[in-house]
Amino acid sequence: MGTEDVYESRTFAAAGLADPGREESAAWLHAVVDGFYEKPLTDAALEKALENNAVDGRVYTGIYPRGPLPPGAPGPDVPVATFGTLRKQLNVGPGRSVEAQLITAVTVRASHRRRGLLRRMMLENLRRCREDGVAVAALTASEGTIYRRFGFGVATGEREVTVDVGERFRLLQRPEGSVEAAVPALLAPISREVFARVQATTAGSIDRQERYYRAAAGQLGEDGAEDTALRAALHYDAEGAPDGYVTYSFKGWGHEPETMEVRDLVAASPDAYLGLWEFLGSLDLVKEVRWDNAPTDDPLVWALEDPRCVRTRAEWDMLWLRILDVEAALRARRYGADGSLVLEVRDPLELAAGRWRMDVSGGDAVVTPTEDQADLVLDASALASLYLGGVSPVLLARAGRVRESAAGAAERALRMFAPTGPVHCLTHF
Ligand SMILES: CC(=O)SCCNC(=O)CCNC(=O)[C@H](O)C(C)(C)COP(=O)(O)OP(=O)(O)OC[C@H]1O[C@@H](n2cnc3c(N)ncnc32)[C@H](O)[C@@H]1OP(=O)(O)O
Repeated sequence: MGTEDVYESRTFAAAGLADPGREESAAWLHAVVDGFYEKPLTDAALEKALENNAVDGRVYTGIYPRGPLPPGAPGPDVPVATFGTLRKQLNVGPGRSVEAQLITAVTVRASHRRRGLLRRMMLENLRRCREDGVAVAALTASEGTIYRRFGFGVATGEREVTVDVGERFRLLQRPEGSVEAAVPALLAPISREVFARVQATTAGSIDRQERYYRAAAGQLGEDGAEDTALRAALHYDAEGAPDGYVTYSFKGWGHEPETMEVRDLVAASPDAYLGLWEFLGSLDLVKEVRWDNAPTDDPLVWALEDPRCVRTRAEWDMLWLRILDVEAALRARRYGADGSLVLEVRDPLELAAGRWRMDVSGGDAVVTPTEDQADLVLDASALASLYLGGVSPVLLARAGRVRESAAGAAERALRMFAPTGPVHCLTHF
């Protein structure tokens, strides 16, 4: 018996606080929290989630049991599986972006797992996106083992770092501009403007959801309360215009060593990035600064007199991409070197499968289906990994993820796909 006979799938727009579908959306959000084993949402947290998700235009899919329920089970209005989506712009290189389907809040109730519900929701959703002309889907993964089978590949990474801000912390050069402590409640418009500049210039960046701006303004503390522990600082360029901000909080006097935790650090220029770090490094009484979303290629390490001040506690995959339309996705970005390449893409889901010829001239690609001999053979997941230039095709070839059919093709791809700037995503969803 297929899952269709046992479960009904419903897809609806996220309802806001005052919208008629509020109860259905609330039940869906409670199911998400349950799927991640978190404590139930308080009324205040639920209200904020309803409000923020409606503003973002999220779409919810819930899977509901058909037929009678056993005694003691959650009611028929509580979904056994959830799958949330929203559409945002994904930067694919300075000045270039594509609309991406962001997939989030994927859960299946513990007692209904491994019956194919994730597969059903994922396949339905990816196929619908392909029909809608969306070229790329994206997600961040709770586990590294789930999504490759659906053609997703790791495109960006991030690091958890601890920075020793004691006496050893000295920058080799003073960055331009200045830093001033800021009032979080006044950050709302500035944080949007600063992020918009980062979004326009950083490959892998995803336009942010509403909750980021509210969090920067101190409106999203634990359980939906005001975030009174939040502090902020702004960086101003040489003309006095804000071009970066950091929000942070103190871990408390009982925590040793004394530590400041960065919540969000968004910098629209290298000076803003280093200037904000210089400020964090200057905080009296603080021994360490921690940040969970540091880039994998971090200029701070190279800007410090002692690079060993920066310790990587963990390094993770961050953004996973899924190419749904090979021609549209490859055409959307610019390339670092001209040349031609024939890619044979294998895809069990048949969304990206085929042989594609890329002819790059002046940085722009013409992409056409072809019968020509392939230069590189790879699966949809590997294609997604090399797409933004954050992962080297030569490295993927060494890992057995890309097969060279023509000698030197991986190096040619490396030159063509090489990014011109950082590849980093500061937006979790
Ligand atoms: C984008 C995000 O939201 S990431 C968050 C993902 N959610 C979580 O981690 C919450 C806790 N986990 C869950 O809710 C569920 O276990 C899910 C959503 C991960 C999987 O849902 P299920 O309905 O059990 O998956 P489904 O039965 O469709 O499995 C599809 C395939 O994935 C595999 N799979 C599913 N979950 C996992 C896992 N955690 N690790 C490895 N493989 C997995 C299955 O074995 C199956 O493999 P197959 O293709 O060889 O048949």
